[in-house]
Amino acid sequence: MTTSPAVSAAPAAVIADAAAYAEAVATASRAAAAYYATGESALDDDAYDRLARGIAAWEAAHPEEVAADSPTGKVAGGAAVGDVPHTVPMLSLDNVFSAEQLTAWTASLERRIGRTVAAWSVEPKLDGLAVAARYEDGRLTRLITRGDGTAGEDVSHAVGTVIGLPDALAEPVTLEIRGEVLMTQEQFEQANAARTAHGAAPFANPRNGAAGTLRARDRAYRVEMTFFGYGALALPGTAPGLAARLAELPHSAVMAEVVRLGVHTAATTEVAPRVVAAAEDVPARIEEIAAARPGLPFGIDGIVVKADPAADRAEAGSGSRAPRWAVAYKLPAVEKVTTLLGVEWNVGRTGVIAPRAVLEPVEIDGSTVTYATLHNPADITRRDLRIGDRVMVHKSGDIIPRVEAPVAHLRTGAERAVEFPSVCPQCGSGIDTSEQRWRCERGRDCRVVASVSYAAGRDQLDIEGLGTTRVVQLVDAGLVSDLADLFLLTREQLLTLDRMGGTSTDNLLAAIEGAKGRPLSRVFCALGVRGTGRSMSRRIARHFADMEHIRAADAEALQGVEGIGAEKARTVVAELAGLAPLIDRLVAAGVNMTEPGATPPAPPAADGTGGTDGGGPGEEAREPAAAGPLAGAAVVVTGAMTGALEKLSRNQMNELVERAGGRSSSSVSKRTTLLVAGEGAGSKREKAAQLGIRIVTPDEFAATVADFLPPAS
Ligand SMILES: NC(=O)c1ccc[n+]([C@@H]2O[C@H](COP(=O)([O-])OP(=O)(O)OC[C@H]3O[C@@H](n4cnc5c(N)ncnc54)[C@H](O)[C@@H]3O)[C@@H](O)[C@H]2O)c1
Ligand SMILES: [Zn+2]
Repeated sequence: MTTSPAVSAAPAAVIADAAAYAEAVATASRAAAAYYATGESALDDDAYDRLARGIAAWEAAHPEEVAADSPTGKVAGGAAVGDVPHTVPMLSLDNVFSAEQLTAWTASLERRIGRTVAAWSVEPKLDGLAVAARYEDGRLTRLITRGDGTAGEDVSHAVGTVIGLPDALAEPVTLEIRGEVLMTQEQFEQANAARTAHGAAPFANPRNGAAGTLRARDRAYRVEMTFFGYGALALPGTAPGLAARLAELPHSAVMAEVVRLGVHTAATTEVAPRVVAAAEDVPARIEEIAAARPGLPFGIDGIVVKADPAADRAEAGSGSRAPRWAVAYKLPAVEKVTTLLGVEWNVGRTGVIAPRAVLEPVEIDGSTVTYATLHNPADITRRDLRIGDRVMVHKSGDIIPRVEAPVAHLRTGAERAVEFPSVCPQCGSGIDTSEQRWRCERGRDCRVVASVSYAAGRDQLDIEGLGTTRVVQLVDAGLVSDLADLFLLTREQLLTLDRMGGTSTDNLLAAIEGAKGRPLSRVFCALGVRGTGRSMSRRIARHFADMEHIRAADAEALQGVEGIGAEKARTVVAELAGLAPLIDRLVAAGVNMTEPGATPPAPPAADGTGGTDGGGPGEEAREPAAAGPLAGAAVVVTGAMTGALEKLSRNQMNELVERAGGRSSSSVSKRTTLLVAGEGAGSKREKAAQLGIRIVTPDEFAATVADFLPPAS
């Protein structure tokens, strides 16, 4: 059997005693009641499932003390009601969480019926609400919710807003079609836009949207939903013929009839129900559906596996909460509730100013989410998002996490409006707000201003007198459109600018001239290669020693640099290819492209061929174990530097550490081997002392690394 996708049951909440149990039951019942009525539960599904599992675990250990209102073993946790009886109970589904549990389940079903199930239907578990649609003589007459499983609520008023449930079937049959009503992502966005436009609170996610919409009557606006059929059965009064024979057909054949009658199902989607012949073949299809999940335009929360033959289903029968012939293979939750801490505004390469949500970190599907996309400013308004809101965050597979909506009923009144920028946060220009996506009026030049200002910054080329205002001036005058242009500026050109006299011009030209001699680590950093900041630039520069070697490196060679994995290596290679013309021009302008004190790595020995003469630079060079007085040391610098180190910025200190063969870090941990503590050193010194880490003064340190100090200027 193949491995299954990563799925895990939510760990159970820990319930210590009877009082905690009673409280857990009350909390779960309240949440479930809200969840099934309006979709407005205070808990996200993960939190609810943890609670429910805790309750079940406690009950297993205390079978005598199970509360009458416990959600365990009941359809909808016993929280939903209804007054329209179902002819056949509308049940929930039992869950499995791993391929092993699934195998155990299929085996137990086959044992129960005493034979091998010859066909299994593997289907998406649609994340909406169960609905029964009754058709009489081909006409849609009634829509009923699942309710408590034996009776549901009449929601026929929703007929006409549910796409996929035709008013009239292709044939005048009398039957009931069961399926899920949900909102696609698009319908959800439309619903929230309509709601906020009418002053109503947005829905937190598509499922809540469907729950809230299905029950609502007399809304001033129209909100659409989608139906996906997954079953059909005869009704009393069904005439002999097709409908009467449904119970004798394999499940897959029933569904073919449902499609033929004109009802929408998942058959037309990428995750179409598929019949496989043996239980061993089920996991492969499960994996396919799970893999397709992030790209689907609607939500699924698992995969349903059903015995297909009618006789097998009849023989297996049903329990009070779930059928025995079907099971839900649960997928991990992709939505969690967290707090919106703030909104950042970032400017893209083309000048698009995009908001990004800063979140209280939350773990979703195995990774921690701290930021989420908010496509454009209108997105914030449309969702009525406020700082401090509890928000529903969605993250699935590789897609970028997004904020679905605020959980509006959890508002306290302390939430604040999101502030929109009035000028470009990157270059201070005006903002063009005429379209949904805001843009800096400077367009692509905004990027130029930002990248040249960054390159000129203190920790990069350190060009004095070249702040953002000056860069804006140069760009607007058409004198600079990239970093290399700086080195071509002439005295005459600079003198034409406002507020540029002879002295400032000469100073700026001298500063630019001086920048040509910066070490490669800083030049590389100045290029602004995506994914490489200051310390990564230093490591790359020290590893390769010169730009030629960096440019010659493929993704594999780049992975020789500590901290560069396969993905980052590919990014750097691609970025450098894009930057090639700029780098060529920098070289032509005379900008230094070597790292002082570093030696280039030896070319890799071609496996088996050549290299018979042995010797050569050998192992050492290939594995550039840093040499120098700090070789192998992990150094943290804190407090004010004095003496020979007084003038060095923190970045320059880090450069010094790395030139001398050490690794610099900003925080003290067990892995730290040396702390350079200057005056005013505080908690880092304490922590280092506690951990027994060697602590030295700036003077002691300066003596150790004397040979590596930058020449005093
Ligand atoms: N957040 C909360 O407060 C809260 C409260 C209660 C329940 N819940 C959530 O609801 C879930 C339990 O709800 P449930 O008991 O309705 O079970 P369920 O929704 O997990 O599974 C059963 C349902 O799956 C649906 N389904 C979807 N696709 C199907 C298909 N192809 N074939 C057959 N059925 C299909 C049917 O409607 C069926 O009733 C839990 O995951 C829980 O997290 C959340
Ligand atoms: Zn700008």
